[in-house]
Amino acid sequence: MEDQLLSLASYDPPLEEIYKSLLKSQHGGSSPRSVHEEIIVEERELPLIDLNKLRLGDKERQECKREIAKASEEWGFFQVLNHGISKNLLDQMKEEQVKVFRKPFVEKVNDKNILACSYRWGAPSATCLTQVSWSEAFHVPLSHIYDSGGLSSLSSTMEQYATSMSELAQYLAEILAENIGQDSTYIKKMCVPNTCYLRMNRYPSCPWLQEVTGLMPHTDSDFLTILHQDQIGGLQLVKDGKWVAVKPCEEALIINIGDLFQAWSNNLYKSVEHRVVINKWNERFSTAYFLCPANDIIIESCITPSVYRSFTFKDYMQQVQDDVKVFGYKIGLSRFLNII
Ligand SMILES: O=C(O)CCC(=O)C(=O)O
Ligand SMILES: [Fe+2]
Repeated sequence: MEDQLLSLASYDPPLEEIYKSLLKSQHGGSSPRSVHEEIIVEERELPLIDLNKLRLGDKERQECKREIAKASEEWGFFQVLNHGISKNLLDQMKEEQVKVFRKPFVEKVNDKNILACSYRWGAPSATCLTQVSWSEAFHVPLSHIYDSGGLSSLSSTMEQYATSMSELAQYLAEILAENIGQDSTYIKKMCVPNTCYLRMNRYPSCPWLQEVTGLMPHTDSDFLTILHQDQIGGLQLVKDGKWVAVKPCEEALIINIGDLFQAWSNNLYKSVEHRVVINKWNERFSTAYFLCPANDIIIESCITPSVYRSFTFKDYMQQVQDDVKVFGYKIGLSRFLNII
């Protein structure tokens, strides 16, 4: 195993060192297979919605809007086809993403340009194996991207990508707001492009572990997320109390509801727990766009009696951070339940 552990590339974060030392301290160096149960997870296709119908007649448009609302209520996740984002731009983004992740680890940590302070990797302070996420990411505020002036191919691609994703996110948010009888531009006013985030994820392969978590189970702390993934697979989500694996669909983007939409819709739309398991032989890439409001925006349910008390986005994120520090995981919306 020693030799295999040294097989990760120099651009990889030191995941194997951390994993190895935690393994030794917790299991006296026993086989890693013994620390992860092998669980068979059913593969399901997410609801697949063709956004082309929004451009057709009134009947098709209304039907498509209903499908979006229904999937947000029942799954909290769905896929969209004909979303208006060109394959060329998606491919270009992937290419740029591969290039930045191929940089040496120290360069990624110390980037002084558009990616400054945005690098994360899966285990810098893990104290037990279950806290290790076998992945690395750049979590970039869109304000950085727009301030960088598109000078490099990375920044101009990220800018185009973010702009296209913003439009799609706003459009879907409008449909979901309208469905609950709210002003369709409300979320647009709260979430200007500058307050949103782009996250580039990479999950290295790992042939010597049976089941490693690429990204710990979590819900997203935003209004909604648009995910572009490659064809490797690994995303899983909770449906009817069970983990299900999402079958990748090449032309589709994945949309998921975040905590803020769940709170604002008073639990109508569901922010569903999801995670990523890694592939034994292939690294995996994904890019997530997070539709977020400004820090001081108050999130208050538009339906009464409200399940949650009102809070600012800043309070919410602070609570998430505090909980992660104290408990090692995010507690999320249940922290803000209205106690009647
Ligand atoms: O890579 C994925 O499939 C999911 C990523 C994700 O959940 C996130 O970045 O919040
Ligand atoms: Fe997520």
